[in-house]
Amino acid sequence: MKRRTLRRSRREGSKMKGTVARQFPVQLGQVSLLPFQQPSSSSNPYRFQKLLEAERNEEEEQPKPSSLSLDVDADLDVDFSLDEKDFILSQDFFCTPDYITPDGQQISNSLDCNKENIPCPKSPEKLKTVRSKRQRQEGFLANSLSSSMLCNQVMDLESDSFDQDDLKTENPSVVASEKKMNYVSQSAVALRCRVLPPPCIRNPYIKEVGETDLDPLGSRRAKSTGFFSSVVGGDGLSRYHTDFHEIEQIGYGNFSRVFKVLKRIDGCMYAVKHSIRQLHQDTEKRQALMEVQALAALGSHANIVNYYTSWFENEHLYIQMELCDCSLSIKESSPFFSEGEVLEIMYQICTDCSGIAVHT
Ligand SMILES: Nc1ncnc2c1ncn2[C@@H]1O[C@H](COP(=O)(O)OP(=O)(O)OP(=O)(O)O)[C@@H](O)[C@H]1O
Repeated sequence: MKRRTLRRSRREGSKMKGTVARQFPVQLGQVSLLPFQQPSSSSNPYRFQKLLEAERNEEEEQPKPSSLSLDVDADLDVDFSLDEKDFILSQDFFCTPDYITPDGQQISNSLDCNKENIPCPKSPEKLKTVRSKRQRQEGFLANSLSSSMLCNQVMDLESDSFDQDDLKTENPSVVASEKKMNYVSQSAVALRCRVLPPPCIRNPYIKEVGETDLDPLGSRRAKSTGFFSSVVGGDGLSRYHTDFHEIEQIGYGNFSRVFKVLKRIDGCMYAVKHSIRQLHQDTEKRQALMEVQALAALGSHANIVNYYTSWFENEHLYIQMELCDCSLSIKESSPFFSEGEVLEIMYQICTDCSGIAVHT
């Protein structure tokens, strides 16, 4: 009986071993091979301590995230059955996805976002906003500096006490900032050229004008500015066609033509004489201006054509004068003069000469 019971017990034991062996391959698909290679349950705590020691040694050598060590310690405190503990611990040790902490998941997600080129809306924008704010502040400072500089220079222009050389010598800080922003200085120069009045031309027929009354800004005017540049209309508009309506040509000379015109603003008729060809050289302009200066110096006289104004336009000299009813060159009645007409003409010429002598 004892032998039979022993045989039965051996047969049951072999049956049990067979069932355990059947169960392990199923579990191998889920856990590691560690518990299967040493099936003795009595040896598991010893192996687990070895694994813990090895794990601690690795932690001391290479410190790992606190979340991983906490998870391992937490597993040690839990009182599992030996078989379940083997499976769970082995899974805890070698199945890394269970140890990914939420922080780690965020990092991995962010890395994946970077890999997929998905824009992260917050942190890059903060960096950009800080930089852009700095740039805006710098730009604002630069603009404010430029505007303040421009205002200062405009004030200097208004006070009529500036010169580019004077600015450089009087205020070095302004000079330094001016070198950094050349466009400001250029705009100031352009503004200065616009604000400065045109030069005063000496009239050789008038002696009463002194040097200071002639051109008080002559010493402060830029040397690059031409003598006639401010006189020449440079705005692209025709003063002649803007202010006058041309009616007809009433005479011509060797170098000029005379037109009967209607001035738009006052509705009166005038004679405008302008040069035929363009006067490019200053000497040509000076020579043409002699007629204007003579007319201006004579002033108003009964037998002298009144002079009103003159200007340069597109390198042509324009002279606005009184419109005469008739002239010696245009005699419609008869090509010949009677004795009375000749005496009248001689009388007027003598009177004109006496008037000219008085003014000169
Ligand atoms: N103010 C005026 N009113 C009417 N006609 C004028 C006037 N000025 C000139 N003329 C006419 O135009 C003609 C030429 O004018 P003007 O005598 O001034 O030219 P010029 O001096 O001979 O020429 P240039 O100046 O080129 O030598 C005159 O003969 C006259 O008929």
